[in-house]
Amino acid sequence: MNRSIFIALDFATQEEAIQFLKNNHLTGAPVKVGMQLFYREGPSLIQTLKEQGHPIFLDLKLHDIPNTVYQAMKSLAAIEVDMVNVHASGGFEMMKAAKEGLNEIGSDQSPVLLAVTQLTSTTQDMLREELLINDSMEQIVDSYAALAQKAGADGVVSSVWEAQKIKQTCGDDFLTVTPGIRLKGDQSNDQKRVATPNQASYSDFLVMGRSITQSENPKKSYEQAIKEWNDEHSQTID
Ligand SMILES: O=C(O)c1cc(=O)[nH]c(=O)n1[C@@H]1O[C@H](COP(=O)(O)O)[C@@H](O)[C@H]1O
Repeated sequence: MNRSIFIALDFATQEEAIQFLKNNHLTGAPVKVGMQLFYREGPSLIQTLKEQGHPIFLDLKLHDIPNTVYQAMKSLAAIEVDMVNVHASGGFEMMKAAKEGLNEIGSDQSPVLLAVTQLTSTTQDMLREELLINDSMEQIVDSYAALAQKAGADGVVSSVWEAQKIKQTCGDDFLTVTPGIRLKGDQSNDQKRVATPNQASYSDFLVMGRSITQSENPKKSYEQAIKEWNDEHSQTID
């Protein structure tokens, strides 16, 4: 899969999601399906999106005991999406079990496994005061990424601000997928570690929801994000 921006389809129903894609001429664009939509519509929605040619990131953020995650990943692998994720805080054995579950269908076809390091809605203060973790955000994200890689994950989800360090630690081939993206001037809402597309030079994939889905002109916002991101990328590799 080429570097691309996944549109977060955070809609209530399949009908709304499909209408959104159709009305805005976004049929075929990479999409992320999260809990809200998948819990309601299930695998049949995935089938519909696949038939329309969309690369799919199924974002269910699994976090449970290793055996449960192993069995759940076997079920998800059968749906044949492109990427799935777990919470890295589930630990090494859980991430390893996730990979084994996905590989049951044959490792060539199995979806990319990502591990969420720290949610982009989490701040340094929350780590210290609520989760009782005193290390810096960058240290935690970096060491969770290294653990995820050791367990067999193909990449991690983090904010843009940790992606460079992840690449240094885990290598260029280890994928960095970054949500918390906003176009200039857009509200950050519940997101805390936010960035614009042109700040995302170390990301392999961006995830963008509301800056596109709530935009007055979603197609234009999507294209603007791609352009800003590509311009930045071409500057860094020149
Ligand atoms: O795994 C994710 O996709 C994810 C991880 C994370 O740390 N932060 C995060 O925002 N996400 C998802 O990315 C999307 C971001 O949506 P917007 O804030 O509307 O752009 C949502 O669907 C979140 O569930």
